Amino acid sequence: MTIPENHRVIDQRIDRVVPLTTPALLLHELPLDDALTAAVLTGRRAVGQVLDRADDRLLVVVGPCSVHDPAAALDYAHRLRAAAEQVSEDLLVVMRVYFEKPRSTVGWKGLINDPGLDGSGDVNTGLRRARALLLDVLRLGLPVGCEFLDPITPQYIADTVAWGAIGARTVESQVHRQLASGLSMPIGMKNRPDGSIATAVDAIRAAEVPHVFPGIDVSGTPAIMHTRGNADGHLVLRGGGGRPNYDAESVAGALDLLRAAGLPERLVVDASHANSGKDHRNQPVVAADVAAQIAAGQRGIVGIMLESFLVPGRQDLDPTRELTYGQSVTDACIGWDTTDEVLANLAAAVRTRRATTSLPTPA
Ligand SMILES: O=C[C@H](O)[C@H](O)COP(=O)(O)O
Ligand SMILES: C=C(OP(=O)(O)O)C(=O)O
Repeated sequence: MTIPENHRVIDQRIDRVVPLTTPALLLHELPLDDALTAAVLTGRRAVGQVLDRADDRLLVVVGPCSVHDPAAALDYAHRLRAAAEQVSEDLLVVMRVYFEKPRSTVGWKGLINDPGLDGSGDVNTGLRRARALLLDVLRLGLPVGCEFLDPITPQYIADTVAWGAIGARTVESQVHRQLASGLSMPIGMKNRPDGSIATAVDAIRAAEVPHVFPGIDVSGTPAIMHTRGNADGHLVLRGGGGRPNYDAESVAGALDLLRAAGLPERLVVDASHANSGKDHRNQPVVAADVAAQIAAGQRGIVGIMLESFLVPGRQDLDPTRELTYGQSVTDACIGWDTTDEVLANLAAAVRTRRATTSLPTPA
């Protein structure tokens, strides 16, 4: 048989092409009903008010580094919901429900990419499980936060999300900055893995303005997206270049950079990643330092991120043994008891700040 000429030049390194469900079909199967729509809008508004300091609470984005077992994540969500209610006067708790993992080299890329945890790459099942869990978490009354990594997946899940992140590895990417400019929720821009904060500041500025780029619409049809720009971009300090950047001096330096760029002086501190040296036992140390800065009156810190799960630490994905229930398969997380303590300490710090300082005019 003769091979058509163009088969020698296209898809030479594509092994297999599998049809992908459309966003519209998934949204039809797992709809965001009126009550959940209202919950997402309330969550986004609440996050926006904390960022603008119209609300003096602290945003706390807390949850597993990645979801690999939706049942364990939902179990965690039940506990978090109860804890969030207890501190709701002082903390706005958003659950980290992360499905897309950007890897430094290679590794498991998250539940959407590989729900079987075995490299089989059943993205259709991954999207369905991810969306089902997002709806379950929303039903419990918790707002949801996640990282947007793939430029196609937001059409499948973004309607459920109150806070989003562009990660350290993609913050310099035009594709992700354009995407952020069109996303409907506030977006945190992380500093680069080498510690560059200026790159994240550039990302906030880039995402603030309208862009035009190729994407897909909700029907899955290729479309030219004309965005309006995202005014709710903000900096996330996650440490980098082998050094943390959560201390008072680093925070002041980052706020100076934001001011110099004409941006609101507000940031979120990620207590994990390079700020913890990826050792979960350091996260409470980071959180205590952040709490002390807040108690001393630092209003530039509007939020904190914690990587937390039911069981402390992490485990390797190992097909030869059963996984420990409720323990991370990516970065090490603090366990539930420590999470509870950290939340109580942060809430106390916010109360101290409230009692000793008055709100500035929102930036
Ligand atoms: O948050 C998770 C990890 O820090 C991120 O995905 C990078 O992980 P890696 O350096 O192990 O690939
Ligand atoms: C990958 C993450 O963080 P970073 O982009 O800061 O490495 C994350 O929060 O899961």
